[in-house]
Amino acid sequence: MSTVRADVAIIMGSQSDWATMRHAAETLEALGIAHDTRIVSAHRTPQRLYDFAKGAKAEGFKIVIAGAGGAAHLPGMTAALTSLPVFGVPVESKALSGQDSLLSIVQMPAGIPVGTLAIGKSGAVNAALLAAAVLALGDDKLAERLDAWRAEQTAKVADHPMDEA
Ligand SMILES: Nc1c(C(=O)O)ncn1[C@@H]1O[C@H](COP(=O)(O)O)[C@@H](O)[C@H]1O
Repeated sequence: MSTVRADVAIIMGSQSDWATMRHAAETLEALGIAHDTRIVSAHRTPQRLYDFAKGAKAEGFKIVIAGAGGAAHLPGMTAALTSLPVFGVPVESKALSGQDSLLSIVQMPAGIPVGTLAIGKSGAVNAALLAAAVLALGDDKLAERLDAWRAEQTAKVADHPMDEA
């Protein structure tokens, strides 16, 4: 656990999710947003989930990014236990290519919102960008960094395709 105060908590159901969720961490890193990464599972470590979600606000987190695969209850259960914004990333599962993850994260009952992103790496990157956009509402310097990140992305898109080596 980090001792530095972090705005964003990135939690994931298993070590195996890190290959996906590290893209969220790297994107936050690129934007200079302090974050913490933890393995928390509604299924395998329910007490850890309860303690994390109940204490997340007091720890100073402003946003939670939760990635899980398969029967992905982690984002929804986290949202049930905290009123912080929760962004859910469906991790691509082997058996069903992440469709199970997506549907189990996105279909929340009215009253407990989870902002659900795309399956896999795109979702992890976009969860971080969405977190950045929310935090930038109250942080002009971050808003500038986010604009610069977007401009850099735009500048990297070629006008014409070329043959790949
Ligand atoms: N969906 C959940 C939850 C949860 O939702 O609490 N905890 C673990 N898992 C998922 O199980 C998948 C397989 O995990 P293992 O690779 O450890 O067997 C992972 O994608 C994880 O997110």
